[in-house]
Amino acid sequence: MEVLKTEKLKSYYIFEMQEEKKEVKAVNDVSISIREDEIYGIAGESGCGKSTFLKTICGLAEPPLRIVDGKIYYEVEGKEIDITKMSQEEYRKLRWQFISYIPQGSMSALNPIIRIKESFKDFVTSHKKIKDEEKEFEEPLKKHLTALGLPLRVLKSYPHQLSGGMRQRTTIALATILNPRIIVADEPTTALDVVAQRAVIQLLKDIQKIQKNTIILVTHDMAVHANITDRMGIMYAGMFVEEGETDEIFENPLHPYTKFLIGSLPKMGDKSYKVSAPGSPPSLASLPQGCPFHPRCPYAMEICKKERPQLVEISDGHKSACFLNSKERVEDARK
Ligand SMILES: Nc1ncnc2c1ncn2[C@@H]1O[C@H](COP(=O)(O)OP(=O)(O)OP(=O)(O)O)[C@@H](O)[C@H]1O
Repeated sequence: MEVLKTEKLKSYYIFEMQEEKKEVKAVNDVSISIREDEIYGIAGESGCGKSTFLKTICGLAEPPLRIVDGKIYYEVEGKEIDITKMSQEEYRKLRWQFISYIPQGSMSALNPIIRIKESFKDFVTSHKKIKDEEKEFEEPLKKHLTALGLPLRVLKSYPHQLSGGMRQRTTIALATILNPRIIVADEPTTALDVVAQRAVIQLLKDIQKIQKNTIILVTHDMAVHANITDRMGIMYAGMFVEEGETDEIFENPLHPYTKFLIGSLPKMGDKSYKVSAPGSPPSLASLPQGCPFHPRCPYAMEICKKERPQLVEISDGHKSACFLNSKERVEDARK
């Protein structure tokens, strides 16, 4: 079952520069569905709109960022609710039970002058009325931390007394204490060493297993996607250019951009030279006509310079936005 869905979503940064109106098309016509009980990954180079997409679906678009078109549906008690039509007050009530956002650099978000337990208390009491502190706060908190393998001593610590990895795991525990249906995490492993990265990934996996919620995970690290996500979407220049089961995307990438992302991953024993996509991504304030990847694509055809390919299903649940990937061509290539 779908838990969140976007339809033709466009969200742009709109501002004036030197008396000229600028539009940065950071999310440009995105229609995707996220399912219950899955880990959905979003990958793509820096600046392709991943964080903006997350902010938009979490109802956090604030000027200069504006939703200029499209819909965002949450599935609440069997009904699809378009949050772009909700008042701020209605949305605020729904949000924390439904979706929890762990922004980039969140490990520095814990209040530095209070102990961790106080941060948990502030967070829980601002979203829930508590009468019996022991039963409704202390006990569930200890249970939550223990289930996630975090030592209870963190509660007595100040943020600066914890390592970066432990701080990040604590932030994730905080963001998930109210058991939201969707957890949205933006680059949660960046700036951590490999051991701490692994612990954070394991924590996300554990939470998903225990709480059975949906996780939407943004990272440019393809190895993390291979390790943890069930399905994934590849973003390029504000668009989703490929989507499918993670195993299928790694085994059989369709879009030339995805092939570059996967091809640049090191493999054990492989000493061959890794080729990354030539050139750099376009400015989202002045996108090229046609497919935004065509200036960097070694297979670009005439049509790619004129028309923008749509994200269409090529094989079971595997979608691509590329004129090379028409169903017939892919089937021929597989023969
Ligand atoms: N406040 C802002 N005003 C104008 N443009 C912005 C603003 N914030 C981001 N952008 C632009 O929007 C585009 C998408 O940025 P976004 O942060 O969503 O990309 P990203 O894929 O998450 O990159 P990263 O991995 O580096 O965070 C970029 O071109 C960025 O420069």
